[in-house]
Amino acid sequence: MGAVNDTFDVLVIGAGPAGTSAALRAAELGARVGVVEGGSRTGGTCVNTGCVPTRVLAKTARLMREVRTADTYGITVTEQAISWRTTVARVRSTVQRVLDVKDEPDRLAAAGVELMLGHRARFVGPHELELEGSGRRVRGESIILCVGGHSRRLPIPGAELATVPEQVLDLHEVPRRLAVIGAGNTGAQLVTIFSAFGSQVTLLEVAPRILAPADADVSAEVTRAFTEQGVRVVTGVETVESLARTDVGIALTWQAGGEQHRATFDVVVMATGWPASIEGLGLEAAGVHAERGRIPVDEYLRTDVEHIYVAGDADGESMLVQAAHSEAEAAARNAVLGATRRASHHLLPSGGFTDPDYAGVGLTEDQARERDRDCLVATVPYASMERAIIDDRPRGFLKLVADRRRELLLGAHAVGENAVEVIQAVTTAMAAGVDVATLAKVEFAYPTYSAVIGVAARRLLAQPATPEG
Ligand SMILES: Cc1cc2nc3c(=O)[nH]c(=O)nc-3n(C[C@H](O)[C@H](O)[C@H](O)COP(=O)(O)OP(=O)(O)OC[C@H]3O[C@@H](n4cnc5c(N)ncnc54)[C@H](O)[C@@H]3O)c2cc1C
Ligand SMILES: NC(=O)c1ccc[n+]([C@@H]2O[C@H](COP(=O)([O-])OP(=O)(O)OC[C@H]3O[C@@H](n4cnc5c(N)ncnc54)[C@H](O)[C@@H]3O)[C@@H](O)[C@H]2O)c1
Repeated sequence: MGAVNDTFDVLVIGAGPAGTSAALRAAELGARVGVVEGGSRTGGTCVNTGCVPTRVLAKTARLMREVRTADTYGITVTEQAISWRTTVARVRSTVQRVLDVKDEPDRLAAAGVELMLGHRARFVGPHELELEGSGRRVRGESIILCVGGHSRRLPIPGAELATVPEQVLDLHEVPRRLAVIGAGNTGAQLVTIFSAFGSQVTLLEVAPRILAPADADVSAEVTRAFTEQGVRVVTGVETVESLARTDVGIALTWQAGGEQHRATFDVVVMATGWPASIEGLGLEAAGVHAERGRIPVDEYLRTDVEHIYVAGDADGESMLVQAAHSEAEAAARNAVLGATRRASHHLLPSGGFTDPDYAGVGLTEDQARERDRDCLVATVPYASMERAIIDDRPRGFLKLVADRRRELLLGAHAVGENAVEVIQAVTTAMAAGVDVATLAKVEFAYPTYSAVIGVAARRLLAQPATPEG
């Protein structure tokens, strides 16, 4: 065993959104900080294989849709075929441009943080890590695990034949017949992308509905849209049994409604979950326990070993960039100044770029009614909004959920064009403590999608407040 040859106040493992934020914050607080990243570049899942590539593909899907309807505006477009090779090249060049703009290695260096790229870290003791490849040992007085997660193959026969989301860009062509297993945010977005590119898509989900954590009406509306677009949506699947190579493709077998089903596809994508990347991390050498694909933490983001924290996807809480940033901020502060900052996931807006888009913040209607069945709800269809009519995007709605005195906004959920931006605007109002009456008075530029917020707030106000029970 080599000797520990470098010591840091805070050692961060992983340079995705959580790791970079944690390192910069810890350095700002005066700590000597090192970051170990196993990949050859910073950015993590988000920039390299997740949000950024998916968003470029979503834009491509949107362009495809616009091209297909361009003739209704008098524009003749004859060629509607997609060149997958060009699309992939576009995704890769965009990822590079984002990396260039973020310029994280230079920002870390400027903050005095040592970035150790291209080495996976493995615990060899509670404070010590060994860097794969170099054998270098580093020590951290505090350690923040920002190792993120990765896709999961179902433990079934033939699972190796499946494509996982990180491999989608490696496909040789757009599949003619595609099965997507798992209708979370990843699966749903892949459905829209490949459906727009011309694949015949089947979506299989074990939960009773797609996008299960979303508001039930959001899930229903996206399901309707998928079905109208020709996607076969199968929810309540009992089990996916196997994949097998045949002469004509990959035969996929599943159980639903008490019966066995079988269909053949060119590609089967498994988007069935996102466990923490703890393989080979040597958590046992540090005494940190992991369970069910995550590293549990307390309210201060500490593991069961006091000086070891977790931020980002690896703790299995809200797996979003915005959550990674806020957890990183709290973990860095706690690591440097002592554990006083609680992680808060209050007001975490999120959404996905399907067609139509969907988004939400705060309590769903069902969650709000569980707390108080007399909470108030106003839903405004996009079809009643002029901007949506002008753009011929009438599908969708905004739903606002408020307390029974119609003062506090408890949640907001939307489907439709620009849903994520609309929900962001509501989130800003909620964060500022704006009450429903004030929101109802805000002027919205004409014609905008966000004007739906004012209409929904006025509808909430028009309802009689329910007296306290
Ligand atoms: C397809 C897809 C689309 C998404 N789209 C969105 C979106 O639109 N909006 C949104 O908010 N979120 C989105 N997400 C989620 C988002 O990508 C994650 O929440 C975010 O990347 C989490 O950041 P992180 O830093 O915790 O982990 P990651 O980004 O996964 O970074 C972890 C880093 O740790 C490194 N690492 C792991 N183990 C070790 C080790 N032992 N030693 C050294 N380094 C190690 C990895 O190489 C990686 O660089 C998407 C996810 C996917 C899969
Ligand atoms: N736009 C975004 O913000 C965005 C996009 C992608 C991912 N993410 C985040 O990344 C994380 C991972 O997302 P994800 O969608 O990859 O995973 P997920 O865990 O959110 O969803 C996996 C889905 O697969 C289903 N599933 C599991 N086993 C199955 C089986 N045997 N058969 C059929 N269905 C099965 C689950 O019920 C679930 O709906 C999430 O936290 C997500 O919020 C965010």
